[in-house]
Amino acid sequence: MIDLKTYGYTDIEEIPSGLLPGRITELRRERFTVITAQGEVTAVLKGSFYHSAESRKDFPCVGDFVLLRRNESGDSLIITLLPRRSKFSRANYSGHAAGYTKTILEQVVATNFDYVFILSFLNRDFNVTRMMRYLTQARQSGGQPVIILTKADLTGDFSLPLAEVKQSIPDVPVHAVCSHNGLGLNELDAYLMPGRTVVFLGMSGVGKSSLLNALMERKVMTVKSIREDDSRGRHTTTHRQLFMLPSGAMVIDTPGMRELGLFDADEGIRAGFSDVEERFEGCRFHDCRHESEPGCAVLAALADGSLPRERWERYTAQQHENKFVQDKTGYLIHKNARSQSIAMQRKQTKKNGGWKK
Ligand SMILES: Nc1nc2c(ncn2[C@@H]2O[C@H](COP(=O)(O)OP(=O)(O)OP(=O)(O)O)[C@@H](O)[C@H]2O)c(=O)[nH]1
Ligand SMILES: [Zn+2]
Repeated sequence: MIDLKTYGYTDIEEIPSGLLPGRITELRRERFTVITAQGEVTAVLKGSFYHSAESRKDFPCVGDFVLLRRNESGDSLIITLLPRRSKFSRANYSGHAAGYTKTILEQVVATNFDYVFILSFLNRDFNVTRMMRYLTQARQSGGQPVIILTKADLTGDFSLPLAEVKQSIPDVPVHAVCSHNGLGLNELDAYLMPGRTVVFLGMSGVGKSSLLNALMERKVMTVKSIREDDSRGRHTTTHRQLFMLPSGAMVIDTPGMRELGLFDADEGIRAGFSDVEERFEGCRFHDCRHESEPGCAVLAALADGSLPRERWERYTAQQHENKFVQDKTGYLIHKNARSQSIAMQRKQTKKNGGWKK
């Protein structure tokens, strides 16, 4: 027997007979993995979820507590979604792709977490505005925000930037950590208590997989350089999305959660490189690519040294990374839209008595 309370479950008043409570640890296509007192089971949704759900936000996702009817010989059936105490969701445009509805649907990507770790890297493009936006998102989610400054080993003396963050955001705890050498990780023990659940929010490359690996004390995610071009190859070690840490706390890491971290990469670059982008106004052609065009203000500034070459290279490297991030987001959204429009068509086909119109 597994005590579901170790998974953060709190007793509900009455469980209808024949039903078993559980927590969703994984979601692949339309099949769920659910941990219950009787062990792990795979489950699908009861048909009425598809017929009566007001919107996609009523669909169970990773982190949800549910009641299911156990099936010893096949997929169990998820009957009820239990109330959520926190959630992250994102707009989902798949309805448009399927031509199914004109409204933008809310898709829930993680639920029932206690803490939102906002990961940020303290390099020169660090910006408090972006952090504030993550904070707003975190507070709206119902989770408690904690700021984690990553890659402490690369920043040298941390005390000044740390003090700056603490001053601008006095009411949120801040911790500096290094996932490679373990520095500062013990400060996180206070949050990583048995039964507690954490989600990570932060831009691509900030070190989410590395932190998860460090906390898992073993490698569960494949960490790759963010310049790596193959997004499909990532995270191939396991598809599990709710991780039980050795401490007894859990981390939810879903693709949807990762997408939330990408929303303002463009803006982040703009804020960090205004000195570079201001020069574009001096170019003769408004669509100048700053490569070999006549009258290019960037090339002139590089030639006379008023724009240091390293600064320019850093900017173009960031732009390149950002494009990669956007492509990856686009890829994920497209992929979701496709699989969901297939699901919707299937549902429509079912409604039409098994015949496609
Ligand atoms: N020096 C140093 N490098 C780190 C640390 N944590 C992560 N990195 C490096 O930063 C890069 C990105 O790390 P990931 O953990 O893959 O970042 P992520 O946030 O999971 O990225 P996405 O999967 O794109 O969302 C890798 O090259 C890591 O090795 C750290 O504490 N110190
Ligand atoms: Zn130019």
